[in-house]
Amino acid sequence: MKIILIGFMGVGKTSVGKQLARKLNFNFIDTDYEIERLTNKSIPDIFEQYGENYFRKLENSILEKFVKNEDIVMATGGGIITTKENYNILKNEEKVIFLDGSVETIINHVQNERNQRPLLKESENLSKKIEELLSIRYEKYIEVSDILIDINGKNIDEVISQILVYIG
Ligand SMILES: Nc1ncnc2c1ncn2[C@@H]1O[C@H](COP(=O)(O)OP(=O)(O)OP(=O)(O)O)[C@@H](O)[C@H]1O
Ligand SMILES: O=C(O)C1=C[C@@H](O)[C@@H](O)[C@H](O)C1
Ligand SMILES: [Mg+2]
Repeated sequence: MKIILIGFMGVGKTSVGKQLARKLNFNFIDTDYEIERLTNKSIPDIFEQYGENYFRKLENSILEKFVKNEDIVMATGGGIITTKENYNILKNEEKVIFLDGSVETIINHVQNERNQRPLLKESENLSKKIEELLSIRYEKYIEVSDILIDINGKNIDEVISQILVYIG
Protein backbone atom coordinates (compact mmCIF):
# COMPACT_ATOMS: atom_id res chain seq x y z
CA MET A 1 0.00 0.00 0.00
CA LYS A 2 1.07 3.53 -0.75
CA ILE A 3 -0.38 6.43 1.19
CA ILE A 4 0.32 9.91 -0.13
CA LEU A 5 -0.49 13.00 1.93
CA ILE A 6 -1.13 16.27 0.16
CA GLY A 7 -2.31 19.70 1.27
CA PHE A 8 -1.21 23.21 2.07
CA MET A 9 1.87 24.15 4.11
CA GLY A 10 1.35 23.47 7.79
CA VAL A 11 -1.60 21.08 7.63
CA GLY A 12 0.57 18.35 9.14
CA LYS A 13 1.67 16.15 6.22
CA THR A 14 5.13 15.64 7.70
CA SER A 15 4.04 15.23 11.34
CA VAL A 16 1.09 12.97 10.56
CA GLY A 17 3.00 11.01 7.91
CA LYS A 18 5.94 10.22 10.15
CA GLN A 19 3.77 8.84 12.96
CA LEU A 20 1.42 7.02 10.61
CA ALA A 21 4.35 5.26 8.92
CA ARG A 22 5.65 4.15 12.30
CA LYS A 23 2.23 2.74 13.22
CA LEU A 24 1.90 0.83 9.95
CA ASN A 25 5.55 -0.21 9.91
CA PHE A 26 5.94 1.42 6.49
CA ASN A 27 8.84 3.52 5.27
CA PHE A 28 8.30 7.24 5.56
CA ILE A 29 9.25 9.51 2.68
CA ASP A 30 9.05 13.27 2.79
CA THR A 31 9.67 14.87 -0.60
CA ASP A 32 10.98 18.07 1.02
CA TYR A 33 13.44 16.12 3.15
CA GLU A 34 14.59 14.04 0.17
CA ILE A 35 15.24 17.24 -1.80
CA GLU A 36 17.33 18.60 1.08
CA ARG A 37 19.22 15.33 1.32
CA LEU A 38 19.88 15.20 -2.43
CA THR A 39 21.15 18.76 -2.67
CA ASN A 40 22.63 19.02 0.79
CA LYS A 41 20.88 22.39 1.06
CA SER A 42 17.91 23.65 3.00
CA ILE A 43 14.69 24.45 1.16
CA PRO A 44 14.97 28.20 1.82
CA ASP A 45 18.53 28.10 0.40
CA ILE A 46 17.40 26.25 -2.73
CA PHE A 47 14.64 28.81 -3.34
CA GLU A 48 17.02 31.68 -2.74
CA GLN A 49 19.93 30.40 -4.80
CA TYR A 50 18.16 28.63 -7.68
CA GLY A 51 14.50 29.77 -7.58
CA GLU A 52 11.16 28.01 -7.32
CA ASN A 53 11.23 26.48 -10.83
CA TYR A 54 14.42 24.62 -10.06
CA PHE A 55 12.92 23.40 -6.77
CA ARG A 56 9.86 22.13 -8.67
CA LYS A 57 12.10 20.15 -11.03
CA LEU A 58 13.82 18.49 -8.09
CA GLU A 59 10.45 17.82 -6.49
CA ASN A 60 9.28 16.13 -9.69
CA SER A 61 12.32 13.86 -9.92
CA ILE A 62 11.93 12.86 -6.26
CA LEU A 63 8.22 12.13 -6.68
CA GLU A 64 8.87 10.06 -9.83
CA LYS A 65 11.49 8.05 -8.02
CA PHE A 66 9.69 7.31 -4.75
CA VAL A 67 6.18 6.85 -6.10
CA LYS A 68 7.36 3.51 -7.48
CA ASN A 69 7.76 2.13 -3.95
CA GLU A 70 5.21 0.10 -2.02
CA ASP A 71 4.40 0.10 1.70
CA ILE A 72 5.26 3.73 2.15
CA VAL A 73 3.69 6.80 3.62
CA MET A 74 4.72 9.83 1.60
CA ALA A 75 4.41 13.41 2.81
CA THR A 76 4.59 15.82 -0.10
CA GLY A 77 5.49 19.49 -0.30
CA GLY A 78 2.55 21.89 -0.16
CA GLY A 79 3.03 23.03 -3.74
CA ILE A 80 3.55 19.63 -5.35
CA ILE A 81 0.26 19.84 -7.26
CA THR A 82 1.27 23.09 -8.99
CA THR A 83 3.13 21.38 -11.83
CA LYS A 84 1.32 19.37 -14.49
CA GLU A 85 3.82 16.49 -14.24
CA ASN A 86 3.26 15.99 -10.52
CA TYR A 87 -0.47 16.58 -10.84
CA ASN A 88 -0.68 13.76 -13.40
CA ILE A 89 1.36 11.34 -11.29
CA LEU A 90 -0.78 11.97 -8.21
CA LYS A 91 -4.04 11.77 -10.14
CA ASN A 92 -3.17 8.18 -11.03
CA GLU A 93 -2.48 7.11 -7.45
CA GLU A 94 -5.17 5.45 -5.37
CA LYS A 95 -4.68 6.62 -1.82
CA VAL A 96 -3.99 10.30 -2.07
CA ILE A 97 -5.23 11.96 1.10
CA PHE A 98 -5.93 15.69 1.18
CA LEU A 99 -5.39 17.16 4.63
CA ASP A 100 -7.59 20.24 4.54
CA GLY A 101 -7.28 23.08 7.03
CA SER A 102 -8.69 26.59 7.24
CA VAL A 103 -6.51 29.66 6.86
CA GLU A 104 -6.81 30.18 10.62
CA THR A 105 -5.59 26.66 11.41
CA ILE A 106 -2.74 26.98 8.94
CA ILE A 107 -1.65 30.29 10.47
CA ASN A 108 -1.66 28.71 13.93
CA HIS A 109 0.57 25.91 12.70
CA VAL A 110 3.07 27.92 10.65
CA GLN A 111 3.39 31.28 12.34
CA ASN A 112 6.45 30.29 14.34
CA GLU A 113 8.00 28.32 11.48
CA ARG A 114 7.78 30.86 8.67
CA ASN A 115 11.52 30.93 8.09
CA GLN A 116 11.43 27.32 6.92
CA ARG A 117 8.85 28.16 4.26
CA PRO A 118 10.20 30.53 1.61
CA LEU A 119 6.80 31.29 0.08
CA LEU A 120 5.48 32.62 3.38
CA LYS A 121 8.66 34.02 4.80
CA GLU A 122 8.53 37.59 3.61
CA SER A 123 4.87 38.32 3.15
CA GLU A 124 3.66 41.16 5.36
CA ASN A 125 0.12 39.88 5.46
CA LEU A 126 0.37 36.16 6.20
CA SER A 127 -3.34 35.53 6.08
CA LYS A 128 -3.70 37.21 2.67
CA LYS A 129 -0.75 35.28 1.25
CA ILE A 130 -2.17 31.94 2.43
CA GLU A 131 -5.60 32.83 1.04
CA GLU A 132 -4.06 33.73 -2.32
CA LEU A 133 -2.04 30.53 -2.64
CA LEU A 134 -4.92 28.39 -1.36
CA SER A 135 -7.36 29.84 -3.86
CA ILE A 136 -4.99 28.92 -6.71
CA ARG A 137 -4.32 25.43 -5.35
CA TYR A 138 -7.51 24.25 -3.67
CA GLU A 139 -9.21 22.84 -6.77
CA LYS A 140 -6.10 20.84 -7.63
CA TYR A 141 -5.84 19.30 -4.17
CA ILE A 142 -9.46 18.21 -4.54
CA GLU A 143 -9.00 16.87 -8.06
CA VAL A 144 -6.01 14.64 -7.37
CA SER A 145 -7.11 13.36 -3.96
CA ASP A 146 -9.23 10.32 -3.19
CA ILE A 147 -10.37 11.53 0.21
CA LEU A 148 -10.42 14.83 2.11
CA ILE A 149 -9.77 14.92 5.83
CA ASP A 150 -10.78 18.08 7.66
CA ILE A 151 -7.99 18.71 10.17
CA ASN A 152 -9.54 21.75 11.86
CA GLY A 153 -9.79 21.25 15.62
CA LYS A 154 -8.09 17.83 15.43
CA ASN A 155 -4.79 16.88 16.97
CA ILE A 156 -2.27 14.73 15.11
CA ASP A 157 -3.54 11.48 16.68
CA GLU A 158 -7.09 12.27 15.64
CA VAL A 159 -6.03 12.91 12.06
CA ILE A 160 -4.14 9.60 12.05
CA SER A 161 -7.20 7.75 13.40
CA GLN A 162 -9.30 9.08 10.52
CA ILE A 163 -6.71 7.93 8.01
CA LEU A 164 -6.65 4.47 9.60
CA VAL A 165 -10.43 4.25 9.30
CA TYR A 166 -10.20 5.26 5.65
CA ILE A 167 -7.57 2.71 4.69
CA GLY A 168 -9.47 0.03 6.62
N1 LIG B 1 -3.31 18.49 13.86
C1 LIG B 1 -2.38 19.30 14.37
N2 LIG B 1 -2.62 19.94 15.55
C2 LIG B 1 -1.71 20.78 16.06
N3 LIG B 1 -0.50 21.06 15.51
C3 LIG B 1 -0.21 20.45 14.34
C4 LIG B 1 -1.12 19.53 13.71
N4 LIG B 1 -0.56 19.09 12.58
C5 LIG B 1 0.65 19.68 12.49
N5 LIG B 1 0.87 20.50 13.55
C6 LIG B 1 2.06 21.36 13.77
O1 LIG B 1 2.07 22.31 12.71
C7 LIG B 1 3.39 22.52 12.26
C8 LIG B 1 3.48 22.20 10.77
O2 LIG B 1 3.29 20.81 10.58
P1 LIG B 1 4.02 20.00 9.42
O3 LIG B 1 5.41 20.47 9.25
O4 LIG B 1 3.80 18.56 9.68
O5 LIG B 1 3.18 20.49 8.15
P2 LIG B 1 3.37 20.13 6.62
O6 LIG B 1 2.01 19.90 6.07
O7 LIG B 1 4.35 19.03 6.47
O8 LIG B 1 3.95 21.49 6.00
P3 LIG B 1 4.87 21.74 4.70
O9 LIG B 1 3.98 21.64 3.49
O10 LIG B 1 5.39 23.10 4.84
O11 LIG B 1 5.92 20.68 4.70
C9 LIG B 1 4.30 21.64 13.13
O12 LIG B 1 4.81 22.42 14.17
C10 LIG B 1 3.36 20.57 13.67
O13 LIG B 1 3.75 20.09 14.92
O1 LIG C 1 3.58 25.14 -0.57
C1 LIG C 1 4.70 25.19 -1.13
O2 LIG C 1 4.84 25.64 -2.27
C2 LIG C 1 5.87 24.66 -0.41
C3 LIG C 1 5.67 23.84 0.68
C4 LIG C 1 6.76 23.21 1.44
O3 LIG C 1 6.36 21.90 1.80
C5 LIG C 1 8.04 23.16 0.62
O4 LIG C 1 7.93 22.20 -0.42
C6 LIG C 1 8.35 24.51 0.03
O5 LIG C 1 8.53 25.42 1.09
C7 LIG C 1 7.22 24.99 -0.90
MG1 LIG D 1 6.17 18.85 5.46
